[in-house]
Order: sequence, then structure tokens, then C-alpha cells
Amino acid sequence: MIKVRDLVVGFGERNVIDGFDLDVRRGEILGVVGPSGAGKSVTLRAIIGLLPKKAGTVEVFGVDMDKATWDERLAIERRWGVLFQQGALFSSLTVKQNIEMPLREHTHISAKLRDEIARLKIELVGLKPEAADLFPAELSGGMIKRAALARALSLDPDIVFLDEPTAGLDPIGANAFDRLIMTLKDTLGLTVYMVTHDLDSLTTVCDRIAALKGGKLIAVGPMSEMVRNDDPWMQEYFRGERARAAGIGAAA
Ligand SMILES: Nc1ncnc2c1ncn2[C@@H]1O[C@H](COP(=O)(O)OP(=O)(O)OP(=O)(O)O)[C@@H](O)[C@H]1O
Repeated sequence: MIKVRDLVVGFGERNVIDGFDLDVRRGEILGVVGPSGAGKSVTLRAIIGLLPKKAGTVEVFGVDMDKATWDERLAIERRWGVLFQQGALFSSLTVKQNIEMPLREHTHISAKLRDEIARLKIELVGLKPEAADLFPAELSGGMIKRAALARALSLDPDIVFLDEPTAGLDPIGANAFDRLIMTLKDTLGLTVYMVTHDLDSLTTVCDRIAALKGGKLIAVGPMSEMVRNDDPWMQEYFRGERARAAGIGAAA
């Protein structure tokens, strides 16, 4: 679904991402981890074209994004949805209006159909129908994540990019969100690219994990490979106290 080659991204003289390759396979949930500041969000933004690359290529659905025509690019953007770290909902719009926004931008469907689709997505992500008319300031953290996910799903994408979807949620809320992602993957055949620090999410929902450190990709594979990696950060992360508490040691 996505093929990243020799990616370099930086600001001024400094390179945050220093040349790596990464593939995202159809139908998988790929978890992206790494120390704070490792460039996880920067990589996500570079893949979806919100940040310029200094070098390298990004192919999505087999199309080189640098060579894509305007129409090709728009067609590809229609096939992905993004959930940003803080949800990034428009504060002056209701939940339903937020979900309708991509439909307004990318389609010519009628207001009635937009309304129906938005209400369906609200149901799909487990929000109550009444949430449709609430403004973001009236939502809890978990509801914001669900509303943002509903917006990311509004165009029935093939891929969703999630930037720390469970950050700020209590363990029960995080767990429910993880289950939702798995259900969506199973029922809609979604491919998921998920930046996360959440060890529970990595264990329960991710098929593969990509670990970023020092601008490089230091490991890609299933959890069983992560726990065996001898990089000190990987050891601490995947074999430390919190990992043991999440039951990850058992995977070693
Ligand atoms: N627009 C920008 N201008 C300059 N530097 C930036 C910009 N965006 C990100 N950076 C820098 O790039 C580095 C990587 O940031 P990024 O947000 O990708 O980290 P991260 O791995 O997602 O971290 P965290 O886990 O803390 O969210 C950081 O040092 C950050 O300061």
C-alpha cells in the first residue's frame, strides 16, 4: 500500500529522518514506535505530503507521490484518512459537520446523503446519535478521538493514519479504542498506520512494529522480533517494567 524509499526529512541543516525504507502491507496494522522526538510524526506527515522531503520517494497504491498529477494526488488523498494527535477537529463545527467536511471537499453528493453518511460514521465509531450536534469543546477526550476517527473514515478510505490514537485516554477508553480499530480492520479491510507509545495497543492490535531511532529505522517486524532486539532503547522499551506489566515478556 505504501512504499517509502531513502526518506530524508529535515528542518534547516538538521535531518530528523536520515534515509530509511519502509513498506506498509495491505490489511495490516503497522505500529510505529521510537523515543520521543525520533521523528514518528514527521515521518507520517512526510508520507501524507504535509511536510516536504529532502530526498527519497513515497509511493502510495503504486503511485510515486512526486510524479502524481494533481488529479492522481486528489484521488489518492480520497483513499486515506488521518487522525491527528489532538483530533484536530474544527472547533466551530459540530461533530456531524466535521465528519461532513471531507465529503464536501472531495465529493459532489447531496446534503441529504452527506447527513446520512455522517450519522452512519458516528454509529460506526460507537458514538451516540446525540453526539452529532455537539461541538468539540463539549466532548470528552475519548469522544474527540472517536469523532476524529469518524471524520477520517468519512470517505471510506483504504488506509488510515493514526497519530497516537490512545494518548490521553484512560486504560478502559484506550482498550475500547484498540478494539474499535481491530473491528474496523476486520470488517472494512482497513490498512492502519499507527504512531503509538501504547504498549497495550502494540501488543493487542499491531501485526508488525516499526521502530525509529536517531533518524533511522532500527527494526521492523512482529512483537516477537522486537523483544529480541538488542538495541538498548528497544530492550528498555520492550523488556522493561512497563512491558512486563503489559505481558510483553511472554512474547519473547
Ligand atoms: N515544523 C518543525 N520545525 C522544526 N523542527 C520540527 C518541526 N516538526 C518537528 N520538528 C522536530 O523534529 C523532531 C521529531 O519530531 P516528531 O514530532 O516527529 O517526534 P515524535 O517521534 O513524533 O515524538 P513524540 O513521541 O514526542 O510525539 C523533533 O526534534 C522536533 O522538534
